[in-house]
Amino acid sequence: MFNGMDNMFTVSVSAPGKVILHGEHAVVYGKTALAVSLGLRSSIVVKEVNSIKEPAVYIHMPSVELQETIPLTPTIKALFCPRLLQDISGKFSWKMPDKLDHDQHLRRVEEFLHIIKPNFDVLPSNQKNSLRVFLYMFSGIFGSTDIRVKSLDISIGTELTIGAGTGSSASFAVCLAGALIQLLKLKSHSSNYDAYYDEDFSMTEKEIISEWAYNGERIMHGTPSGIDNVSCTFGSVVSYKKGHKPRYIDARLDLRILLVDTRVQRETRALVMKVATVRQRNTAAIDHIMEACDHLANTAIQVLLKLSSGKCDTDVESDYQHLAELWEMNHWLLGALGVSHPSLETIHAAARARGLACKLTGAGGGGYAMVLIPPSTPRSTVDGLTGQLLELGFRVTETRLGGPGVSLEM
Ligand SMILES: Nc1ncnc2c1ncn2[C@@H]1O[C@H](COP(=O)(O)OP(=O)(O)OP(=O)(O)O)[C@@H](O)[C@H]1O
Ligand SMILES: C[C@@](O)(CCO)CC(=O)[O-]
Repeated sequence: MFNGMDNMFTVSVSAPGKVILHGEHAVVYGKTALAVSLGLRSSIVVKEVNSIKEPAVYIHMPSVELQETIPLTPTIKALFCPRLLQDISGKFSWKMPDKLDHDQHLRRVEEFLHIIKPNFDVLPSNQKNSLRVFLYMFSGIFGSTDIRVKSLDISIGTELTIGAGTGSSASFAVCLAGALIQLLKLKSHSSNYDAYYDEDFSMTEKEIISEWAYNGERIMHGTPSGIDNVSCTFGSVVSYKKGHKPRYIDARLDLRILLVDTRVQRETRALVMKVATVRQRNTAAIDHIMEACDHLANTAIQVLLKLSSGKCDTDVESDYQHLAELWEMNHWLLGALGVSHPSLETIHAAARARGLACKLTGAGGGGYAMVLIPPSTPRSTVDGLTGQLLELGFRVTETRLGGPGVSLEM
């Protein structure tokens, strides 16, 4: 949107969360993991505004209970003109986030936050991370241009549960990078902005958004694999193997699922350790399980590609049956690794009793299960299962897998 009277732009962007379809735990041992975009999304609105006092960025992040006003002039002075990595000569551009001197830029952000917020250290870590990522990206992107920045009002919300393994951090970082880049694009073409207003992100722009989001993930996670930022940027399916770049698979998918939250808290790190301990005593057996998980993930890629090619109903039905088989096998293999949980088994049994496939997703030990709903499933089956799971105290969301990645909202 453009308010011609005041020369003010508004940008709205959304991005999905993600779930792991196959390969959780096995990925730690060098096997293939598949992530798929989730129908639950984060969204951001960035508005240029007239500030009443000094120019500022007004931040509203209700999901982490954060409202903040960041003074603009000191931000520009302290953080703009980010530098390239030491061994590269030239000037940094927002188009090459992988060449930014990440550690140095983050250090400047950290110092600046301590100056404008002397109590920064005592804030909850999710608020600290959200502020770090915002300032890092805002100054990294706008600070490498000579575009005059105005006061901004920024609101970020999400349908995702934060810290539950559904990629809220990547979804947040992708939205932020997408909105800032779109605003930059509009401001740099302000004489001809309507040509750019409703044009969605190009593949090249998505690559850049994903790389900025990866840098954001480094701030929030330390050493992310990169699978989440690629999945939340491009949507659809992403395959990943340790030591390789995540590979986007261009499959047009729309899988219906029930996403079931056990409400059982778990710690990913502890579950990864548990598998490592079992493996120490049973190396060959565990390695065979990991190898089997790898086969399931690779077969799933083929089935998903077949499903996305748009064929007659009988083929679709048999592809769904094949997917269901893969989900079931993967669930039992994860159980054999010792990462299931009584709550996950209750959900699994309820789905099986209605003929539906179910698997835990992510680290296990609680967290989420997913139930696959093929198109031929009667509504009464889905409603019956949902009612039963709700009565048992689980949280149930009917949603979709494989939808679009980062998108402009009109
Ligand atoms: N809507 C949002 N507004 C502001 N910050 C957000 C939002 N969503 C996520 N974040 C940031 O992302 C962090 C959550 O990252 P965390 O890795 O704990 O969870 P996750 O991304 O949901 O899980 P996983 O990475 O295992 O899928 C929060 O602490 C916060 O800093
Ligand atoms: C269990 C695990 O494979 C996925 C957690 O979402 C851990 C990891 O890959 O870091």
